[in-house]
Amino acid sequence: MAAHPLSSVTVTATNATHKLSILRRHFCTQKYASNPITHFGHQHLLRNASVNVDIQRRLLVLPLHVFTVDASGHLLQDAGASLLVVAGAYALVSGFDNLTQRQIIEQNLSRKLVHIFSGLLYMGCWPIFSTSTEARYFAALVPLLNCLRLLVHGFSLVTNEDLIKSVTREGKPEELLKGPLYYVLMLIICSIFFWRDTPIGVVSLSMMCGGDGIADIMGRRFGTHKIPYNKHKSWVGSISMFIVGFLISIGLLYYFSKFGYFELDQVRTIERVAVVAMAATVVESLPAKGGIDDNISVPLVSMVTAYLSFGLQP
Ligand SMILES: Nc1ccn([C@@H]2O[C@H](COP(=O)(O)OP(=O)(O)OP(=O)(O)O)[C@@H](O)[C@H]2O)c(=O)n1
Ligand SMILES: C/C(=C\CO)CCC[C@H](C)CCC[C@H](C)CCCC(C)C
Repeated sequence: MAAHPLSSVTVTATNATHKLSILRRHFCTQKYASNPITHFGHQHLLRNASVNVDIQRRLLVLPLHVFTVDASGHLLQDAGASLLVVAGAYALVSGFDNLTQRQIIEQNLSRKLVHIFSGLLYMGCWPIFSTSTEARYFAALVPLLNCLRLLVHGFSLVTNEDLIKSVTREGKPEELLKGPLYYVLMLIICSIFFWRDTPIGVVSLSMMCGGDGIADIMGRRFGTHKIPYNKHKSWVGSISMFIVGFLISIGLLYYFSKFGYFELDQVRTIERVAVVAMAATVVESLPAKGGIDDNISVPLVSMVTAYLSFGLQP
């Protein structure tokens, strides 16, 4: 039979009362028992002590246990949320592998769709985590587990064709140790340092997932006009990145503000997000960037620009 939720409160409150009665006994015998003058005071203090016990129990002990019940509630909620998101991540990767196997979509499109949807859906799940300070760590467990999964498969300690087919370009396990690994590392960093109460992580991940992802999809299909300083990238790709990254950022900021995580001034937010989207787009369009992957350069530049324009408190 399930225990009554308040039973733990009662037990701990009884323990606290017991501890207070020991303190009361100690207080009476040690300090006042041998002094006849203070003995009167002792009775008085004893009476006061029992009143204090009651007040303490009401003011301190009970809220303390409400906190204990809250903490275990948060723990359960966060553990459940992590499990749900882990299952979601597994389903997403398997789902795209299935579509690739059945040749409904080609491998590169699958990789880019996983790139777009995994991070955006991951952020979309942040509100199901509790309001506790540890919630962000529970959320970060999901990309952390995926990070370990990428390491294990990337070093070919275990072979999983599903994962390789849905997230790599050429089907080589070592590819998992580049773009996909940097990607999940950025999800971890943003979850821990820029959780849902600041726009910085939301905007940076929107640019990495939505913006950079769409640049590839649109650029490969319609990118005939190349950027003057980079013959591998096109105007269509970069303009799509700016527009889609901007719109997804605004959409997610609106979503998080509806949950009350922050309040934003509309006009200033639009201006600031436009600045971040522009900085991320320019960095993505640069040639090679000394071998730095877009999954590192785009979110890092977005984080710095968002930090400078939003600050830590929006
Ligand atoms: N601004 C952009 C970005 C990308 N592309 C198109 O998308 C392709 C892939 O771009 P990108 O993702 O930067 O290339 P890689 O680094 O090779 O791939 P990935 O980062 O996905 O591993 C480019 O060759 C180009 O056709 C584009 O036209 N314009
Ligand atoms: C192909 C990728 C990057 C290359 O540019 C992305 C790889 C992503 C993963 C291996 C899976 C990551 C899953 C997320 C951490 C959680 C998604 C949860 C959600 C509910 C679907």
